[in-house]
Parts: sequence; C-alpha cells; structure tokens
Amino acid sequence: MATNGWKENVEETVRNIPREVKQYSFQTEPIPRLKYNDPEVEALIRNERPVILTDTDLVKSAQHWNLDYLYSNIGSGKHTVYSSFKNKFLYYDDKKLPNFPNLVLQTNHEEMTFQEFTEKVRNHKTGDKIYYLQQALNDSVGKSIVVDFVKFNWSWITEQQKKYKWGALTSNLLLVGMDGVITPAHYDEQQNFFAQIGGYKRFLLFDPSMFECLYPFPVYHPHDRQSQVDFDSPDLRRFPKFQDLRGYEAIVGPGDVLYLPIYWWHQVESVPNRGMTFSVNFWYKSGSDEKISYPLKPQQKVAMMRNIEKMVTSAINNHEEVPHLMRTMVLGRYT
Ligand SMILES: C[C@@H](CC(=O)O)C(=O)C(=O)O
Ligand SMILES: [Zn+2]
Repeated sequence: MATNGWKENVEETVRNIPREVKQYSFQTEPIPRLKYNDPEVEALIRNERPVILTDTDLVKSAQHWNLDYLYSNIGSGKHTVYSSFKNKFLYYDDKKLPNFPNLVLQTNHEEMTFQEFTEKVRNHKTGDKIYYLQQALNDSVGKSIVVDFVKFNWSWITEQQKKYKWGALTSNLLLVGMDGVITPAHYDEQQNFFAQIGGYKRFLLFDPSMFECLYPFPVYHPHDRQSQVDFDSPDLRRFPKFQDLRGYEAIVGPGDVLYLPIYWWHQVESVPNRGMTFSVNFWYKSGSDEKISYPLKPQQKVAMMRNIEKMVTSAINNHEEVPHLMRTMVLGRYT
C-alpha cells in the first residue's frame, strides 16, 4: 500500500469512511484526490477548482501533534476556544454583534490556555458542552512548536502562492476539535490550503454559484458569510432553492492538503467516533484579477453583491432599513 504522508492506511480509511458520515438531501460528487505533482493539479488550482493533494509533506513536521504533545509544548498562552451543547459551531463576527443585541448564539467564545482546554476535553462527560479550539498560530507558542512550524514545507506552498499569483499569507489557524464537531456551511474571502494533521474531516463543498441555494445571512449580520439553512432540517418555505443544491464531497486524513478555493462554500465535519481532529489552514489573500473578462465568474458576482449590500447599509446608515429598501428595489420588478 503506497504510503500517503505519514500514515499508509489513510487511503484505505478515506475510502471506507463515507459509510459512517451523515447523509443529506442533496447530491454530491467526489473531489479529486491527486498526488501533489500530478499534471492535472495545476489546471484545477488555476481554475479555482477544489482538489485534495497527497504527499505534499506540507505539515509533516507536525505529524506528532496530539493533545499530550501540544499540552506540554504549546506554552501557557491563551487560545480562542468555542464551546457548544450541540456539535455545530456556527462562526460569528464579534464586531457585528451590537447590530443584533437579542441574537441567541449557539456557541460561546472563551479564552483559555491549552492546558485548561485539555482538562475540559479529558473530563468531558455525555451532556457536557463540547469544545473546539480555533487559534491563529502566533509567536506566543512554545519553542518546539515554532521549530515544527518553521519546518513546514514552506518552499512548496510559497511556490504555489507565486505560481497562482496569490496575495500574502494572512494566517494559519490551528484547529483542535473534539469528536464530531461541525463547522456549518459558509464561504471565506481567501484562498485556503487546508492541512490535516490528525483525525479525519469530511468536507462538503459547493460552487460559488450555489449562493442562491444557500441563503447567507446579510453582510451586516454577525453570521455574515454563513448559510441560514439548517442542513439537518431545511426550511424549504423560506429557502426553496435549497432543493436545487448540488455539491462535492471528500474526506481528508493525516497528511492530506485540500485546496479550498476562495468563495467556495464548505461545511466541515470531524468524522464522528474517530477521535479528536487536528488541522492547520493556510489562508492567502487572493490575487487581483489583472483585467475583468466577461461573463463574470460566480465569485466576482458574489463579491459584487457583497459590495452592493455594504454600500446600501453604509449609505442608509441604519441596517434595520436595509431589508425594506432591498425588497422595494427587487420585489415585483426583478422577480
Ligand atoms: C475552520 C475551518 C473549518 C473546520 O475545520 O472546522 C474552515 O472553515 C476553513 O479552514 O476555512
Ligand atoms: Zn472556512
């Protein structure tokens, strides 16, 4: 069996897991899984199509990261940890919370040391809150973590950054999730190489043109960029086009790197009953399109819609008036 990264059984596990994961109402097709130097890879990334890359060794220097190692080596700094009585961790932007003082958040944001996080994980009993650490790696981490970080395969990923004319690396988010945590469907405004270190994650991906099927919250809402649709029990009266949703799907295991293109929707599920998951993502600003070509790409239309919402919200200077103005502009005229 060819070894993939550092665990020769990843290929086999990735093939067998689909039977273990939740089935949804929409169809999906597989995301290509290719060796990093496969000739097909360049065209996929250049066309902003998702692909799982094996054998990049991008985070091979972190292959020994687990709860014990991080407990002993990451240092005593505080980390951002989300907690929830459910397994869904819907992201929210703190800065937009004042717009919605009565919003009931599903998750709680706590700052704690890795040691405190580990104690909560270790003492967890059924019915307790579950925890998901999501912390940008910074210089507060211990020396041995810095050594591991410096030994990431920066030459390969920097070569990709240059080849596809991406902008700067903005951050590396360390993700340590308890069994079965879910990040619900959303899109990001950055290019992303998502590196899996420990455990298995299922990715559901949707093309940016699926915006109309996923009904994101308004731009001024704390859940901006997140889908309003509950995948487990979609409200088809409010969100009828959810029935037209089509997506892509893949499992990533230790050593795998998923190229997750900017504006592509994704839902990420730590595969249940397979223990904790450890990941590091690499977010890059997208390059600026030299020239605009027509027809516009779906990503460009999403960016344009965001700018329209931002402009209207700022010009009207009261987000509560935005829905009425938008309805006035569209209903009966563009419907
Ligand atoms: C945080 C991550 C999802 C996850 O791993 O739970 C994600 O959405 C991203 O890397 O863009
Ligand atoms: Zn994301």
